[in-house]
Amino acid sequence: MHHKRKAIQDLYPDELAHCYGCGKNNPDGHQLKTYLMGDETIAHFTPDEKFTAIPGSVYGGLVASLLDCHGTGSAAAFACLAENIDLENVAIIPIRCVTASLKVDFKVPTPMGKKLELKGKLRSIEGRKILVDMTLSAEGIVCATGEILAIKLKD
Ligand SMILES: CCCCCCCCCCCC(=O)SCCNC(=O)CCNC(=O)[C@H](O)C(C)(C)COP(=O)(O)OP(=O)(O)OC[C@H]1O[C@@H](n2cnc3c(N)ncnc32)[C@H](O)[C@@H]1OP(=O)(O)O
Repeated sequence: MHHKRKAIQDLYPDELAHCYGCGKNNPDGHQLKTYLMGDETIAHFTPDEKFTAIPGSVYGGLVASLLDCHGTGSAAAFACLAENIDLENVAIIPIRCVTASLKVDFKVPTPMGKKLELKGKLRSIEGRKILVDMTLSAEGIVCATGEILAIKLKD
């Protein structure tokens, strides 16, 4: 579906690619990969049993971690879109964002072992502040929603 494009996190420079949630250079991490698709972002992750909360459902900290990294990746992608930076033609993404605030609402238990789908939509960009709304779904059911304030780093 989106195999031709590079993931946003794969456009982070090597020295900034150790994030536990999404760094391509962290072999022990989740290596989440966020893709820009039109004006939305998407990522997938299938948790295994070690991320169990109540048997059969996924630990909320993992849900938050996935939303965190999908959120910062999405924010960087949306900021590039807003500045007409074509992500198809860059080796390193020129805008980087970190999380200032993350809100997670857990709607229903996230089922273990299913392929989870994360989606992101830009709400606003105001100076260095980028707000992104997210959902995390399993089999079409929204299990959690997330709202991130990501801050564009200077330099
Ligand atoms: C390394 C490359 C990685 C690039 C690749 C990274 C990959 C993965 C990242 C994964 C995601 C993470 O887990 S990141 C790790 C978790 N996050 C962190 O450790 C960040 C720790 N916090 C910070 O370093 C700092 O607080 C920053 C950078 C977020 C902001 O500091 P600053 O640069 O001095 O900017 P500051 O003026 O304070 O804030 C800018 C604007 O945002 C507002 N603001 C700031 N925080 C908040 C807040 N919690 N809630 C509401 N609003 C806030 C301010 O009022 C201001 O608004 P106004 O007055 O302008 O209106």
